[in-house]
Order: sequence, then C-alpha cells, then structure tokens
Amino acid sequence: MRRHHVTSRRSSQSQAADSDRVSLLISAVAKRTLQGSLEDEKAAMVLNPVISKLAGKLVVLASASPRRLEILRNAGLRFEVVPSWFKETLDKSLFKAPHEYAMETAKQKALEVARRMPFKHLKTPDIVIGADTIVAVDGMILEKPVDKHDAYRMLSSLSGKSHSVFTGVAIVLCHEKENDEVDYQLFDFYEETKVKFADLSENMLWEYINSGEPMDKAGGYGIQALGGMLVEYVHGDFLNVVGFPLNHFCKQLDLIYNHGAFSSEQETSPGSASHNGTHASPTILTQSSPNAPAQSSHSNGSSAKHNPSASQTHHTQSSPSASPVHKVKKNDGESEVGESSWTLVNSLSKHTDDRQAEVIDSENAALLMTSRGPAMELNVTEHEGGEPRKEDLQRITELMDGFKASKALFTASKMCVFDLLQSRPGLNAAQVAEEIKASVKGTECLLEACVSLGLLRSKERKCQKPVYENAGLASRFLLSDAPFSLQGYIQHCDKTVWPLFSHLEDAVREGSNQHEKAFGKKSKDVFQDTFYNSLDVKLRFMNAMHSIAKVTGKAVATAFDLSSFKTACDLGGCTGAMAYEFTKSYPGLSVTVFDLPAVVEMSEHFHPLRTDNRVSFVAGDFFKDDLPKADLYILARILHDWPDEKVHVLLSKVADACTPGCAVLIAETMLDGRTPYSALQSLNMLAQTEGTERTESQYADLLSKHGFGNTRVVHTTNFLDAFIGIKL
Ligand SMILES: Cc1cn([C@@H]2O[C@H](COP(=O)(O)OP(=O)(O)OP(=O)(O)O)[C@@H](O)[C@H]2O)c(=O)[nH]c1=O
Repeated sequence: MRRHHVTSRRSSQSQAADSDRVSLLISAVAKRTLQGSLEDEKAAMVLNPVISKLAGKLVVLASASPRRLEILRNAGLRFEVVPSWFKETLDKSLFKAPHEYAMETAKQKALEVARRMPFKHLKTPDIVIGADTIVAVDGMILEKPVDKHDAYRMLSSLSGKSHSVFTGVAIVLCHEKENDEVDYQLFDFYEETKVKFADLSENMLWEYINSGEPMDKAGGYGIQALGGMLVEYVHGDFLNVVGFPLNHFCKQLDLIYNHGAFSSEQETSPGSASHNGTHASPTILTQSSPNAPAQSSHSNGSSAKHNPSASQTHHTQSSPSASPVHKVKKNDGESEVGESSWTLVNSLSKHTDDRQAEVIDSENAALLMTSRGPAMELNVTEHEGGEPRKEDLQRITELMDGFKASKALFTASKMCVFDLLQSRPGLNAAQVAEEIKASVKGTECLLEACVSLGLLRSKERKCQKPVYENAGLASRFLLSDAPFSLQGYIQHCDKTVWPLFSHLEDAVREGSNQHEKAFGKKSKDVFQDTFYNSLDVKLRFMNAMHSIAKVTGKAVATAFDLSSFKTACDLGGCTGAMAYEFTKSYPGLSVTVFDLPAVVEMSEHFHPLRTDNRVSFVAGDFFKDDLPKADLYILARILHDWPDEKVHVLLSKVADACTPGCAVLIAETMLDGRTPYSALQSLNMLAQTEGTERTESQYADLLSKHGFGNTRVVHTTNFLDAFIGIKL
C-alpha cells in the first residue's frame, strides 16, 4: 500500500511509469545482485538463509517510503509497515559527518516505532527496521524538498557535480522478557554511493520539477525513474540511492543471526560479532526503564569509524501492564505522541498469519483517526481457565471509553486549555483553573485525562504539584491559530455531531439524519434549513469546513498533476480554503468558489488579506443555477452529503458545463479500506445529512453515467482520498 501515489495526466503517467520502472529496475538490480551472488556460492548461502531466518517473526519496516517497501518485498521479506512518527529535525551541525546524521535519524525512526508498538499494536514486534536516506554535496545535507523552489535549489546544487548518497539503517531487535519488560538491541550501519549528475539546463530542471517526482525524495530526485536521466554515473550500490542498501542489510542480518551478534540476553558482548563492511557502526546505548534517559557510550553517531564490530544496543521499556497508563512517560523527548498508551482510534491492524506487508499506521493516526488500513480485529483467544487476555480487555475498554476521550478533547479545546499552555507552558492545575475559570478539582482531572491521551505532557516536581505543557499533537492541531488547526472542526463535532450521535439508534432504525430530534428543527435541506439559518451555527459550520480544507487542501491539490488546467470551479467551496491551496500549488490556475449566497457573503471573514486574486467567489445553488465555466470541477466533501438522485442532478449539470478533456476531481473518504475512520464517517453522514460515504467503484459508476472516464484514485494519508474523471 502506498502512502501517496502521485498521479497526473503527465505526472500520473510518469508516476505509473515511475512505479513500473521502480519494479523493473529493482527487480533487474535484484536479479543482477542475485545472479552475481549465485556465481559466488558463499554469498548465496549468506543471502537466502538470512531472509528465511526472519520467517515467522513480526518484522516491521518503520518507513513510509514506497521504495523501501518494494526493495524489501522483492527480496522476499515478509513484514508490516508502521511509518515512524519521528520528525527528521535533528540538528545537523551536531554531527561530524553526514552519515552520522543519517544513522542517528534511522535509529530514532526505528526506536520510536519499536517503543510505540507494544502500546499501540498490542504486539511487540520482533524486529524493527528504520532507514534514512540523505544526499550530501558541498558540505550540505539535502533531504526531501519542501516545495518546488527548494527542489530547484537542491537540483541546481547537484548539477554537473558528483555527490554522495548515504542511507543509514537501524535494525532494532525487541526481546520481550517475562516481567513484561522489553529489551531493545540496536544494530546500525550506513552505506555510501557516489552519483555524478550531468549539467542540467534551466529548462530541464523545471521540466523535471514540474513532473512532481522530486517532492518526496532526498536531494529532490529519483534515480529509479525520470531522475535517472540526469545521472552520468553511479559508483556503489544503486539500491542504496533508491533508499535501501539491500546487500549491506543482508550482510548485517547474517552477522546478527549466523555469526552470534544476536543475543536475547542483556549481557551480550558488544564485540561478539565480527563485521566485514567499512561502514558498520557499533553503538551501545542502555536504557533501563521507561523513564530513564537513554545513555550512550559515545556521542551521537560518532562511532562509525572507531569500532569495527557490529553494534548492539539494549533498551528496556516497561509494557503497559507494568506501568499504569497515566504514568507512562516520554522516554527521550523525541517522539511526539509515542508516550501515549491510548489506542482507541488508532488504526490498528492485527498482523495476520501470513504477514503481508501492510501500512498499519500513519503520522496522523492517533486520536485524529486519519490513517487507513484494515479495521482492527479483536484477537480474542481464550487461555487456560477462560481468563480473557489483558490486551483484549484493554482494547474493549478503549472502545467503550471512546466517547469519554472525545469529550475530554472537545472540552479542553473549548476551554482554551491548549492555547493557554502554548502561551504559558509550565502552569500547574490551580493556575490553569484560575485562567480558564474552572474548579481546581475538575481542571486537575481534565489535565490528567489529556496527559493520558497524549495531548499534554506533565512534569512532576519534588513535593510540588505537576506542571503541564502541550504535547506535539496539541501544538500541531489544537491551537486556534496553528496552520493545521482542527479547532473549528472539533467545535463542530462537539456542538453538532455529538448531539446527532446521541440519536444514532434512531438514525440507524430510520435510515435518516437526526436534526429534528437533536435540534428541534425540521429540515428539508440540511444546509439551507439547519447549518445556514442562524449566524452562529453558520459560522461554526464554516469554521469546521475551513479547518478541514486547510488540513487536507494540499494533499488533494497535489494528488494529481493538474498543471494543465487553467480554470477550476470549487463547487460548495465554502470559505475558499481549498481553492487557495489549489492556486498555491498551481501558479497558472484560477479558481472560482461557487457556494450558496449565505456562505459567500461570509467568506471574506476567513481571508481578511485576500492576497490571491486568482480566487474569486460566485453565489448560487449548484442544484439550480448555471455553473461557472471551468476546465476542472472540484467536489470536495460535497457528494457525500447527498443521495444518488441528487448526485446525478449535480453531475449532469457539471457534465453539461464540461467539454471533452475537462475533469471532475472528487475528494471524499472512500469506504474501500474499511478503516474505522471511513466507516465511522459514513455513520456520521447518516446521522448528519441525506448522504453517505461511497466506495471508489461507486464514484466511478456515478461518473461514468455522465460521460466521465479514465478515472483514477489517489489515497492520500490525509483525511480524504482524491478521485479524478475526465470528460470523454
Ligand atoms: C536519492 C533518492 C531518494 N529516494 C527516496 O527519498 C526518500 C528519502 O527520505 P527518507 O526521509 O529517508 O524516507 P521517507 O520517504 O521520508 O520515509 P521514512 O522512512 O518514513 O522517513 C526515500 O523515500 C527514498 O526512497 C528515491 O526514491 N530515489 C532517489 O534516487
């Protein structure tokens, strides 16, 4: 499963081609590696038994990189994918050499997942693999570009020169002990490959950047796809450039499993494994309890040159049962939410017996329920005496308590706890209570609940009350002025969705929304009669749509390469937040936001600066009025509000406005993955609107009836999936 397929008319082809080429190239290289190895019987003996040693173990790839997944899958490894939440923000100036930075980042990625999984996944993995690829040129470290200009900066610094690609790899072995503690053993190494770029003309550079390929790749290029055309020669392991040094990895596994470096005992001698590569790095870290900081026998990443033996690290961490939920503390300040043992709405996926690689988690998973993946299945097994397992009890309790967690979040958000602690971190409960005008007792309970949910951190001080500060999740999503603030949506959930859900049983029995019971208003049209008929409800609803559009806008806008479209119309585009993301992504695009007069009259409140004159607003009813002319029609979170009959009315108006080559872009949560998020979202549509969420094929079917074909879908890891159809 991919985190993000970049597809586009041109770039979709290139992406499809990219993916094909990746497979082809990788299998070609893999074959070459294998053929080479087969000539050398000893090497073959080394490779295969190593991979087979891992059969039956829960192997986890702590990476969202589709290239790493493919390289390892092609090598025959069976594993699950749990992308790391570790932010790649280590201070580069602290590292003496670029590879030290890559190795440290790889290590942190792997350890973050290894530590999180016993809490989030019910299962402790056997092995976690982390990796980090960087490009080093002229004393600079280049990671993934943040935008096209950054890609330009990177690629022009590589033009005509030779540079090094380093991939740091960390292998963490997890040993569950009888007392419910987990030992972590770390083996890490790096690989360097030299790559020489041809001279790149400005035209070439921009053509390449506009293909969209550079954006998720270190140094801004993908050697396995279009970027291969920029390369004159490669010295070293090709797959290392693509993202994973397979050969070195296999050698490392061989050292671990066949030459005695592996040990489940705490007393493993660090020098017991011999090592034959120039880059293997021994590091010895020991961590004896969840609260103890990691101690390093040497400073970060400085070991590669000094100690030629394979490295081993032990970390020990108590499992949830050994440590009460609210006492589980952050170990090292690096993982943003890993300290929370709350797993209710995390998209957990039980690893199956035939452990297929599958993405089971993503960055925004935790409380915000954004990740995809198969729904969690309760793994209930009866033990001797019929006693239920503690993880089953934990999971069922979390499900029963889900509404309490939601309401704690809504309440803290409404009482401005997160805004307060952002401007004044380190307040104790009494001080917070005074500021939010609440009781000390109640505030203490609320703050502690937020700590247990991973939204706040608390610091205990000797003989004094604990003090509180925001955890990363709160700073990112829960402040009223954060770029990705979900405050507006949270307030909508509290004030609108919550009362509607209290009538869920009726919604299920009747198959219709519950506005009348929840709010005492009969509504023929939910939007006209309920959301937009009073100013405060309208503003709250617009705020909710605004915050979701800001969080999802970029992912939707860039899911496909839409640069060939010059005009777009965002139907039901509300405050224009999505439209602004589209114009930011496409300098040649103008977007008309088309929405009800009641909405358009308020939209300017959301963009006081109105800096982008490529976004304009037109008032009208898309079921009745003529639609503004455009090459591309955007329907983001619109169709799910309506039953098929009404969707057909709308799509036939869109189809009438389109000439061949025009497109419809639908952004919705598709039901295909059967994730808790999409399934619960569908229940939400039932209680709230006349509509429902749909599957990819249902959208394709609806569109095909109005003359749209060549449909493609991109599953972003954000809330929405993007679906495009071209007018034939
Ligand atoms: C030079 C080069 C890099 N890459 C990709 O660049 C990403 C590096 O970023 P990272 O931080 O190491 O990994 P990530 O993609 O963010 O994933 P994660 O492991 O979750 O941090 C990885 O994807 C690599 O394949 C290519 O696909 N081709 C190339 O020629």
